[in-house]
Amino acid sequence: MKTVDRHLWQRFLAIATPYWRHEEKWKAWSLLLLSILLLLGQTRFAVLFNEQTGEFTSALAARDEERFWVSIKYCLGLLIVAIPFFASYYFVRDTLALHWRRWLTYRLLDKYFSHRHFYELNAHAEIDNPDQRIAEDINTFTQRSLYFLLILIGSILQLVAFSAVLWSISRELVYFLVFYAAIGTVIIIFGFGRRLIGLNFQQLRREADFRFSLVRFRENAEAIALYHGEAQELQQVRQRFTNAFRNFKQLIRTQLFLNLFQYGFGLLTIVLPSIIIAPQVLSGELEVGRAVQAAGAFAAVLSAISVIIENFEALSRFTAGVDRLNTFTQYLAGESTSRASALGVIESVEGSQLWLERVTLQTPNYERTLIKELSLHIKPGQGLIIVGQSGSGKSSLLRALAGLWYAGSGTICRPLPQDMLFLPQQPYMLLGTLRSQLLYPNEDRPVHDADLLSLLERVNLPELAARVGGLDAIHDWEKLLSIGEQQRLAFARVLLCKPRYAVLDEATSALDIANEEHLYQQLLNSETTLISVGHRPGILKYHAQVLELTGNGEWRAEPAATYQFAG
Ligand SMILES: Nc1ncnc2c1ncn2[C@@H]1O[C@H](COP(=O)(O)OP(=O)(O)OP(=O)(O)O)[C@@H](O)[C@H]1O
Repeated sequence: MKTVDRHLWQRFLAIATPYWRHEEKWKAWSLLLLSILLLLGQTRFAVLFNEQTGEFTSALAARDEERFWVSIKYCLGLLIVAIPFFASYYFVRDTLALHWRRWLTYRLLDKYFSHRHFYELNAHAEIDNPDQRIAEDINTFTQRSLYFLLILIGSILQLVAFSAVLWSISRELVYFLVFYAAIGTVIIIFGFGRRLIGLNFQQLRREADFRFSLVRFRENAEAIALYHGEAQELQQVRQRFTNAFRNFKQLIRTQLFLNLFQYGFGLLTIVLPSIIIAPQVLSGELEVGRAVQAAGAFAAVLSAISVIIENFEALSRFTAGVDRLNTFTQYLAGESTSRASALGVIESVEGSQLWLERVTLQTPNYERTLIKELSLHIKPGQGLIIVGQSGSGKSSLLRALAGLWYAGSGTICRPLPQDMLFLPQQPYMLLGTLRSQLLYPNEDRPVHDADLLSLLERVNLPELAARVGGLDAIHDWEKLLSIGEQQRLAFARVLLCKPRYAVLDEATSALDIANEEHLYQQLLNSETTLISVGHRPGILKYHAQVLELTGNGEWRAEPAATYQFAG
């Protein structure tokens, strides 16, 4: 975990600056400028109010009724003009934060969904809960960045405006103030800084882990209910909550000390300016109202120069969020692929046919070699079936063919992605209509309803459309359809897509033999070449070659006609 250090500022800038240089920059800068102008207005009003507070107090002290009412009327007039300035400031600031959030969210989403980052991220344990980073951390980042930037600008304005007032009343107060705030800031940064940022970083992570455990529980509700596993699940969810709870306890304990300091520091200022200025008032050198004005100005200048002290808690939470976002954006920018390229990758070339040349495949963490020096050519019409014991690397080889796994050496030549379609063992059902299930992943392709209905018949689902309410019906398909029905639906995608190569990873495992053979027969009649992983001898005849993996990296290739299934 990174904490506060001299690179923090660089990490912050790396995330923050692109928005201010990109296509939306004019809008962004205009809103920022408007926010600053409104702040300027606010400061001006605050000085005028402070002046009038002194004025009507002096009028009261002098029992001068007319002077009092003139001042009060002036105050009321000021109020009417000032209110819109104060209120619209928040509107403008939050509008800017919202636009910034949208821009940053789209940018990260684009990167997260491209180059299969969403898939590879799973292997990086240090980048936990990307969903939280996109949904929440960006929001906090944009809101808080603006918040801190503007309170900093506001503080500077306040400092300039009220220092002048204070200087004109008492120079001793100004000297004392600078000394007092400097001591306070040093104590806060060095006394609480590291610890609070570390605790906040952990808190974000533990909250996300807790939420994720609940989401997982909901997603796997049926399996858990069948296992009666709720007691164990509950224990896990509670454990994650306990982790968040414990960390939070430490956090609020540290905050207690921080608050003790902050309040001591702040409350002392109620009496300090009066003590310093009292001799001048008592000697008649200053009016009573000027003392009240000085106290107000003192408070304003103090809050301006102790802005870090006052906002330290929020600042430490913000810093923790910057670190989380930074590791994520760095990963998405591709900085983490250096390890893979240093340890060797399988080269990938594009061609019309699929072949492998001396491919050695390792697990993504380079800990195990699954296949050694595999050379194979899968010519059109010459399908391949991959067999071997469980865990021997069959699915891993398919992942390598898809380019998902590339740890190792050698070369794989593969056609363009649109010419290959992969069907995993657990079919993927997207959120949407029955039509979109069939067309996935090319939803925009125009296909007549009649063709889609006949496709359903070909995969032995003739009643499905009528049963679910038509092609445009929307359901939670994973729950509504049996696994076997989902597998048939996924097969329909292959028939519709007509890819050059279809890669099937036990894609018919939930089907009876008759249905399985029927589906394979359909594919055989198309132009598609099959690469299958399967355990049933019945599908051997739909392939020309067999690749047997033995589990220790060795392999054996043989014509299907002569191959004997073990067992
Ligand atoms: N992400 C991963 N990181 C490291 N090792 C992995 C990963 N995924 C799988 N493995 C390991 O790689 C080996 C091969 O897994 P693979 O899924 O390819 O086996 P398989 O032959 O398809 O098995 P099955 O027939 O049971 O589906 C297994 O020992 C597995 O534990």
